[in-house]
Amino acid sequence: MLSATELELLMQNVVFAHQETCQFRQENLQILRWETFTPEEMQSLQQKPMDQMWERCVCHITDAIQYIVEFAKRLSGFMDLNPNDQIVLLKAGAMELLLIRMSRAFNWYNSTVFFEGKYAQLELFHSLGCHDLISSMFEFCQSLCALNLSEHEMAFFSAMTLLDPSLHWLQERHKVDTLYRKIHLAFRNLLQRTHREFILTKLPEKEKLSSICQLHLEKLNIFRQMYPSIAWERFPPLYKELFI
Ligand SMILES: CNC(=O)[C@@H]1CCCN1C(=O)c1ccc(Cl)c(COc2cccc3c(C(F)(F)F)cc(C)nc23)c1Cl
Repeated sequence: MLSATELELLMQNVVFAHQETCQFRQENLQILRWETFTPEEMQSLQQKPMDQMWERCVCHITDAIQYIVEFAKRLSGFMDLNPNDQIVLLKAGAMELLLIRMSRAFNWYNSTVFFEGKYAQLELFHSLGCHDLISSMFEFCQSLCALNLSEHEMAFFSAMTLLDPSLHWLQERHKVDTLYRKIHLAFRNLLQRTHREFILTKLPEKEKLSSICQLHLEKLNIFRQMYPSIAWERFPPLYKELFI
């Protein structure tokens, strides 16, 4: 059982871990939210060769994943898990946390997402040749934006998504489960105090997140078959470690 102070300390740990590793500050994303790409800029990005655009995006994603790894490392208890389980959790959770974090940088009003300093429409990513993946990511962001999560709620949702005790291959499942339950308790406590309990039933279910991530892995494999050299030479090592 957790005491009131332990709950408070745990909540602070989760919120600080998120705030210190969220990559883009909320206030900056807000200021820039009406800065969109001009038609000329759109056109030049849409005409980029597929491999160039993929390489650019994978680099941005790899950057973002470094922040997600840092978030995990700061969650109290994560570093006490055995190294195998830490990798298992990050392999399964990195892409999901990317999507959750992407929704913070999504402008639901005009369906644009923060990309290289401005807000981009779906069409900008045309040359990637994976319209279904990108549009399902946009849809996911749209649905998560509708909940209008606070940074505190976003922090808890991210931590709970990462610390998934139901994952296959976990060696010390009970340790992940204990961590998960503590964080879930602290989250419920926060929601009760802020009268936001209803969002627990509205958060996207696990399957939704993992189905998009499955699509991601398929797309990645197609891309690798098309451009085998790039995937190995120029994809950053962390990306290969987690996704290839
Ligand atoms: C707000 N910005 C962001 O969230 C991301 C992470 C931080 C920087 N960033 C972007 O610049 C960004 C924003 C929006 C979009 Cl749609 C993209 C393009 O995303 C992708 C293009 C290609 C493949 C992607 C794949 C695939 F398939 F490789 F696994 C998987 C993910 C998740 N995103 C892909 C990117 Cl890279």
